[in-house]
Amino acid sequence: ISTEASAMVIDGKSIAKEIRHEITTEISRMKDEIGVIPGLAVILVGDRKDSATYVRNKKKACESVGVKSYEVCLPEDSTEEEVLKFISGFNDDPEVHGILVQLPLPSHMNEQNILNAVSIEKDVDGFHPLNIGRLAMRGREPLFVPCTPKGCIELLHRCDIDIKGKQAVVIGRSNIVGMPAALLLLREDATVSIVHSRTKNPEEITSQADIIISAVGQPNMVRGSWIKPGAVIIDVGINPVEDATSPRGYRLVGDVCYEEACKIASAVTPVPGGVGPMTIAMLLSNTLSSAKRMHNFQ
Ligand SMILES: Nc1nc(=O)c2c([nH]1)NC[C@@H]1CN(c3ccc(C(=O)N[C@@H](CCC(=O)O)C(=O)O)cc3)C=[N+]21
Repeated sequence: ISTEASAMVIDGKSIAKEIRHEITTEISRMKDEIGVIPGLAVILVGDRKDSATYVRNKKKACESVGVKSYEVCLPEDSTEEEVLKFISGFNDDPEVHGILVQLPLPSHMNEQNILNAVSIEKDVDGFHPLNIGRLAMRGREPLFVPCTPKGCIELLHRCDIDIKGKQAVVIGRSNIVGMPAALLLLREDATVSIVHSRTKNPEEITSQADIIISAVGQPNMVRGSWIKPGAVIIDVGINPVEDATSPRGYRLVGDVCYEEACKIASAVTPVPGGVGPMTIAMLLSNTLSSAKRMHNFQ
């Protein structure tokens, strides 16, 4: 019998399933009452294997809740103009309520130009600078919140974990996860620190946190010594590491050393099965809200 404390495992997979169930109900109610079916357009450029997998998962998730998905796959050597042309077509298409351009884009394309072209009313990724700007301002409301950070906060809410007044540390400052995650925690009245690659004493700062959200992409970077006993850990990292015993030849691990975290934290998200499924659930949720907003449906 072990006397070591053991963290609650936050089951993102089952919470995401519950959310998809709620979305399914709402979509069928909308279809029955006003005959509208939410539509999501996904644009994939190039043939990165991980991106293709994510896009396939998104399509499956759309089907499971009744969102109509529109998919465009363009070759790696497409021009920016070609991508912009599809975005403009989807911007004008009344059956499309959400547009997602899968990132990363090929290096010869200007990501900013492309993301700015997505109509803010259809920016279900929440990456448009106007959405991020509103997220950062008190008293303003973005039309959409980026899916991964929104999924992290939703996990905390659905597990009844208080955020208000807590010390939160976000590790990583990317535009798509770290920065918006910090902004969301601030909106939830946490005291927020951001630890990044130039931080002098990351371990010392992180070990004071009641809530840790890690989004850096370094396998097992956050060790047990970085974790305050009883802290809650949301691990956004999805890092492939070689594993000859796994059928694919690799397996996915988070940024946080899971075995060590389980002994010290009070709750921890696994990888896979933690934040990943929530990201897709939030994308569906954003697409539904977009359709509701466009058709004035409560
Ligand atoms: N415009 C854009 N929007 C995104 O939201 C976006 C993107 N680009 N580019 C890539 C990242 C990554 N991402 C994930 C989505 C789902 C899982 C997911 O469902 N993971 C599962 C399974 C992972 C597996 O087994 O392969 C899990 O963690 O349990 C992971 C990662 C969305 N992203």
